Amino acid sequence: MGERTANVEPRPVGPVLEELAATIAGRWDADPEASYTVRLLKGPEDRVLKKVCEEAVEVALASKDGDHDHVRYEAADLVYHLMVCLERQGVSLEELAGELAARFK
Ligand SMILES: N=c1c2ncn([C@@H]3O[C@H](COP(=O)(O)OP(=O)(O)OP(=O)(O)O)[C@@H](O)[C@H]3O)c2ncn1[C@@H]1O[C@H](COP(=O)(O)O)[C@@H](O)[C@H]1O
Repeated sequence: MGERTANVEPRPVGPVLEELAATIAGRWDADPEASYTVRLLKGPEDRVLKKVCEEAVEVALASKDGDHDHVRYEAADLVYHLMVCLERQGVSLEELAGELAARFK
């Protein structure tokens, strides 16, 4: 997603993830010429599943290199593609949060 930068401004997590989830969910009727997201939503599911796997590997490789900014960049790619996958599967962020919260000890 654009250029990798050395610094990004930290932001509150919840509102950013909620805005991204709403943006992704709002892309179902978008023009496929204009939106990568709608192509992932409506294309073969394997395309987005492959991206999730690829981006997870890229997070792992960047982590092995100890490259902080690269880890952040690839993790953002992974979270975005995972969220497109969740949208396709009908798993909401609230449901995911419930799953995580249920594991709190
Ligand atoms: N967060 C993202 C986002 N993150 C990654 N990507 C795209 O995912 C693709 C990643 O593919 P690659 O890994 O091959 O590309 P790369 O990151 O250049 O390369 P690597 O370094 O990872 O190898 C690129 O086309 C990115 O543009 C994203 N595309 C969209 N979004 C969000 O989704 C919204 C809707 O976007 P549209 O798809 O334009 O509707 C946007 O406003 C953004 O908020």
